[in-house]
Amino acid sequence: MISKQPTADSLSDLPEWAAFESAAKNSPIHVHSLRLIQAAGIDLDISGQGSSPALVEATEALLAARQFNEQRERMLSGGMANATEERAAWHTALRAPAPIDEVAAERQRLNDFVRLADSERRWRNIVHIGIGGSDWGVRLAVSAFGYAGTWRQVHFVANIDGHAIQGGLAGLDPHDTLIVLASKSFTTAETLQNGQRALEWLQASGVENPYEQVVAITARPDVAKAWGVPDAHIFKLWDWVGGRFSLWSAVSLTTALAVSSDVVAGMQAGAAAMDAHFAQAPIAQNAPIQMAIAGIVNRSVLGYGSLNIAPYDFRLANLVPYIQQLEMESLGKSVNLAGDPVGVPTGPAVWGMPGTDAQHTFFQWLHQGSDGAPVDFIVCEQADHGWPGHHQSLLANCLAQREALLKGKTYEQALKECQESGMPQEKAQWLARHRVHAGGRPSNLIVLPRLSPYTLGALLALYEHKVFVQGVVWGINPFDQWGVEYGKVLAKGIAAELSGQAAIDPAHDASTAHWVKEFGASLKA
Ligand SMILES: O=P(O)(O)OC[C@H]1O[C@](O)(CO)[C@@H](O)[C@@H]1O
Repeated sequence: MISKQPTADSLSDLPEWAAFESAAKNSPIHVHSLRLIQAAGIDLDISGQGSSPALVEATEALLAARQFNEQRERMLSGGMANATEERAAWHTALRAPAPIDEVAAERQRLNDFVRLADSERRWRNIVHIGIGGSDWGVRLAVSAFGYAGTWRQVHFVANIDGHAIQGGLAGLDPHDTLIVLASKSFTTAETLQNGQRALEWLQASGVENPYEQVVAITARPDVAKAWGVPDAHIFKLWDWVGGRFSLWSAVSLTTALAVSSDVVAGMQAGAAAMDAHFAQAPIAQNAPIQMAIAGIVNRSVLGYGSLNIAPYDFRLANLVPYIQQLEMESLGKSVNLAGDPVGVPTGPAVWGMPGTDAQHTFFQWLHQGSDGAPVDFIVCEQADHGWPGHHQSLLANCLAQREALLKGKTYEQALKECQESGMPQEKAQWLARHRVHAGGRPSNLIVLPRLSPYTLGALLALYEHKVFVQGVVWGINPFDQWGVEYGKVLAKGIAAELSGQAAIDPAHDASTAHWVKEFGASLKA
């Protein structure tokens, strides 16, 4: 284990940052050269990002100044990568081909549970209750591989809004329903309240032993047990697994029940292959590093405030919120490890939608809006349906949108188009100005040969490691989330005020105080 703490200097104070910034400003996108990186079966095309020999050199110097190798080694070997919470961030251990004993034992227990349930054809319905990292990854895997239906019906319930659990339980046969409670902390209000409703639903429907129909996945088995979950139904994860990385733990029980343990194993294998690539590939050929560096150039040097995720694959719709949590919960921070301002803009807002829907929703803004945003296009070379024409159109749209963003359209081109359509010269000159497209908007193209558990696992690990590299360069801890914790504490206080258990805090701002009174009264009415 490496104990030395990383450098605490603000990024903007480093001479290596000044050199990087200047190189990045002078690194155009070269539309005539192809820059391709292969990693764990995935092609990453970074031709749509600026490049230059000076930027390559400055990147190496910057990573060295940030003790990148040491920090990567610390994270991958289970050292204390999460300093503000004093723990490791060792999600890579969960997908290691030869895992440590306790991980292997828990995997075995999970597989046995699934095998038994499958052989008995039990649990036709699964209600997966969890939120954030205890939800998005599983939703993504189930929708990616169960998009055409599964013999088990899976309902996801995350939101504390009572309509969510109401909808999640509606129409299910309580005698053949398994409730999966996924919560690392087993203190999350959403999950505990929804879990309680599910338990009451089982009790009210007269099932013989409601607790036998509940499974918990948590780092606090003691709390789950006190809640009533039987020992044999508690699967463990560890303190050293961050919530947003817990997809790789027993949280994937629902994935295994819905789309098979093979999917879980395949995803783990793909992620492990990306881990090996990240650990070994040289900087210039290292996919997560190159994606991270392009992201830092776009955010901290070129000033793009957001990053658009455009999966050209209907099955990957849930990739957008998954990456949103991963990037924004990890990098939505402004101080470095020493507690000082980073000095440059950090993590962008992440948003998106699958193409081609996205083209009819917000791509106009990406093409001609005043701000624009870098785009990650993600597409599979082969489809798994039987209509090649659909796939041809999907691929064409993906490439066309990207090329338009990259190359743009000059006034001269637009004018020629207008003239050729036969309109009067004056109108052509006017309309051409509306048709100009600046181009030069950065993008990545990530190509999966096809959507398999292996390639999806590799894709998720690619983003995880990219986020880690950005945390290292910006000097921030990507593994904590103190802002979210603050909101949770305030919500607890306000809930007590609304119920009348606590007096209204005079320190509230006027608006909050008004609405606490108003809502408190209407809740009592
Ligand atoms: O798994 P838990 O402990 O219920 O937490 C759920 C989620 O809440 C957060 O703490 C904050 O959103 C996430 O990091 C986590 O994935």
